Amino acid sequence: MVVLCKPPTPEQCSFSYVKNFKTITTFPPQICVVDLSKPDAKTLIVKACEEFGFFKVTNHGVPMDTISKLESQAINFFSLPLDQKQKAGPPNPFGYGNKKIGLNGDVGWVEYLLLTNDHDFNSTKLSPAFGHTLDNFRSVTSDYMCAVRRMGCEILEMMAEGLNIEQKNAFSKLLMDKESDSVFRLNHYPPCPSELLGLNNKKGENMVGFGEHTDPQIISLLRSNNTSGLQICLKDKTWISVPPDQNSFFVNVGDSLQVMTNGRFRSVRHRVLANGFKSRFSMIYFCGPPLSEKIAPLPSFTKDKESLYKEFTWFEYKKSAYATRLADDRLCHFERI
Ligand SMILES: C=C1C[C@]23C[C@@]1(O)CC[C@H]2[C@@]12CC[C@H](O)[C@@](C)(C(=O)O1)[C@H]2[C@@H]3C(=O)O
Ligand SMILES: O=C(O)CCC(=O)C(=O)O
Ligand SMILES: [Fe+2]
Repeated sequence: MVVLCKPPTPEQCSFSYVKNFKTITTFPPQICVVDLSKPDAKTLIVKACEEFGFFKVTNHGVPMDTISKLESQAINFFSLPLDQKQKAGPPNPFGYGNKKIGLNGDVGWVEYLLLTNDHDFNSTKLSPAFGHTLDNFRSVTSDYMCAVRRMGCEILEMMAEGLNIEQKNAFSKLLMDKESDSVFRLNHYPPCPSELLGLNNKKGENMVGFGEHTDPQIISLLRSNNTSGLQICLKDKTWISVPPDQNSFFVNVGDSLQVMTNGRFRSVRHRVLANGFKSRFSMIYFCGPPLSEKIAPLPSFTKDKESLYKEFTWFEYKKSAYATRLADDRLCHFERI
């Protein structure tokens, strides 16, 4: 197939690139795989959250049909002409976004749709883009979110059990709460024109799809198609590529869980590199607590170790996080000195 590409515009030139010499791809991959149906799942989850803040989940219980229906809706949406998609934007934070991520100057080789709650579907923003398919989109999104939230609760309960926390629902209750401030994101990373990728490969650099960051919430539940790009940062600061697996979910520990476990679990730094050939589609459910929820280390984590963090509400953290750039350390403002 011949790909015709235009010269980069000034806007494209301001994309970020990363040096990839520090990236290692190990075989077999170092990623922890947790089969949720196995009795050792709790122990493995705890180990993975301590070491990586990241793991892959199989036997997750989210029906493949539910996933495929949403994926086709996403593909249809992202295939629309740009001006039609832009009617669903700008992301404030709900809505369609293209290249610009957040409000503070981050740019990536990505377009996305952010959904914050059910009311988003009643807004006049989505109907010009989705037209008569909006009801179907709402219904497949809602089925997907329900199934993924259920899996999220199961994982959070296993975490609490694995950590020997008395209250099995210590984490999951935040997600079950009807006020839970969760966010849902559909990302599309189009194939990056060879002109942009090639230029930089010579220098051993890669175009960034979604810049490095940690997720602010409790956990994030990520599913993608079979296109690579996702990388995680290890404790020793090396980056490893996560082999894609469209039949599994990936779980990221977010900043809030790092705080609730008083630093025992680490929120994982991750990023997505652009791909020269294939589109990457990902759907991520960010499990957030209610806005008024006080976030602080749970008592069982402060028996033998002083609290590393000041108490804050999720509203306070979110407000502060949204004023930062993607790569910033957002937790440092809440550390006890
Ligand atoms: C640059 C930003 C985008 C982001 C808000 C922020 O100011 C810093 C955190 C970013 C992040 C990362 C995880 C999720 O994708 C996200 C929706 C979130 O909750 O925090 C994004 C925010 C965004 O894209 O609006
Ligand atoms: O698209 C992906 O695979 C990851 C994106 C991500 O980390 C995010 O949206 O926060
Ligand atoms: Fe993320």
